[in-house]
Amino acid sequence: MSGKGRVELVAVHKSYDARSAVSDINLVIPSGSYCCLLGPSGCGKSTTLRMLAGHEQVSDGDILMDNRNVTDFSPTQRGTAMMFQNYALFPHMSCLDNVAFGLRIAGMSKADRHARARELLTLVNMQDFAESYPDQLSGGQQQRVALARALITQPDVVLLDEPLSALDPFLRIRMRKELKAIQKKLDLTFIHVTHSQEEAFALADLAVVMDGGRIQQVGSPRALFETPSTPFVAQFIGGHALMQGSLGSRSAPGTELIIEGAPRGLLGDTQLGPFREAAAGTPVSFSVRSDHLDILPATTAPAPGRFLLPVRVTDVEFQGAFIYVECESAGSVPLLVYLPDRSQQVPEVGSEVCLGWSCAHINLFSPQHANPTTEVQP
Ligand SMILES: Nc1ncnc2c1ncn2[C@@H]1O[C@H](COP(=O)(O)OP(=O)(O)OP(=O)(O)O)[C@@H](O)[C@H]1O
Repeated sequence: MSGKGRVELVAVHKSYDARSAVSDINLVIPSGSYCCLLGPSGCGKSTTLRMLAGHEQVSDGDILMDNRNVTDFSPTQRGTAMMFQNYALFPHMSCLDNVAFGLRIAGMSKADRHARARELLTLVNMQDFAESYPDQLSGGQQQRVALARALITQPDVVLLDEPLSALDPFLRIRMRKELKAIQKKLDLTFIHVTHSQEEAFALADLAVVMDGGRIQQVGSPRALFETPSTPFVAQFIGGHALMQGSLGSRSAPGTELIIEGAPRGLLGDTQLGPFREAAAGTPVSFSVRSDHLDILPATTAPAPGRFLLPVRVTDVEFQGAFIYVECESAGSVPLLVYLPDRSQQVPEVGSEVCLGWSCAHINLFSPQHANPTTEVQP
């Protein structure tokens, strides 16, 4: 482990004129981690990346790198390198000169910088294209050269702004594997901006979901998927059904959860979290993973430890490994169910069925999100 490349943002704020673009960002990115900043268009992820790079001034707060306060440092003083969406290769320079460029600026001799550039072209498997020009390369090849160019100054932190978005879907998947492999091999910190949940899940050790200039949730992709902390996060990462209810009476085995039109179920104290002491009648909102919902006959009898919600099937969509079944409950909230394609029980559109799920699969949102109004518009 190099031990370098720890990044910390402390109460970082950015406004353009009077409009706030990023607010109150507090985040620690451990050295050697692959961090993805994820969120819909305009959520402030590129502004955050540009502030880390030093291409944008911070309005308030501090940026620390390896405990140095770099807030007022120039981009070259920070130990970061940036890789842009369009790769920004110089069209009139060969790949070798493009990669060596950062060392030319630093004043290194031609022989030395070319030797180092060849090493990096080999690292990204582009050694045979040293004399080619950018317009002779495919998108994926240009991206590899851009990565080599970013790495040549031996940064501790590599900043990547939508690096895969210009590639076709097949190449995108291949290149993301290569990015991750190089990041692990060199043990550098990568901070990668994307609006794709799939990309962030595939790459990130640490995923940061942003909305409206603020961090909504930070965690491993698995933690985000298992326990999204807000309705926005659950909707943005997808694959969750969102519901509302209220708490009922409390007894020894647990507290009742009341959902309109459904038999009551019980929640244990661990699941209740901040709602442990809440009074009967308190509204709650929660998510259940779409692949944890079962479609059952309308006549299914209630059983302890399970919720049953009568719904009507409004749409059925074939999606390969999964079939998406959209349902509507009495509260007319659309609920998405993922049925494995091998499932024998694909319902008809218009049929009345029950959704069933285990009480243990309920993920309550924190109290300030009990009445969600968030609509995700990626
Ligand atoms: N130079 C600027 N001047 C004024 N406002 C800006 C500037 N750059 C960004 N903004 C505003 O700041 C907010 C955040 O923008 P930012 O580019 O960081 O979002 P983003 O999440 O990266 O979006 P996208 O995915 O579309 O690139 C937006 O409301 C945007 O209009």
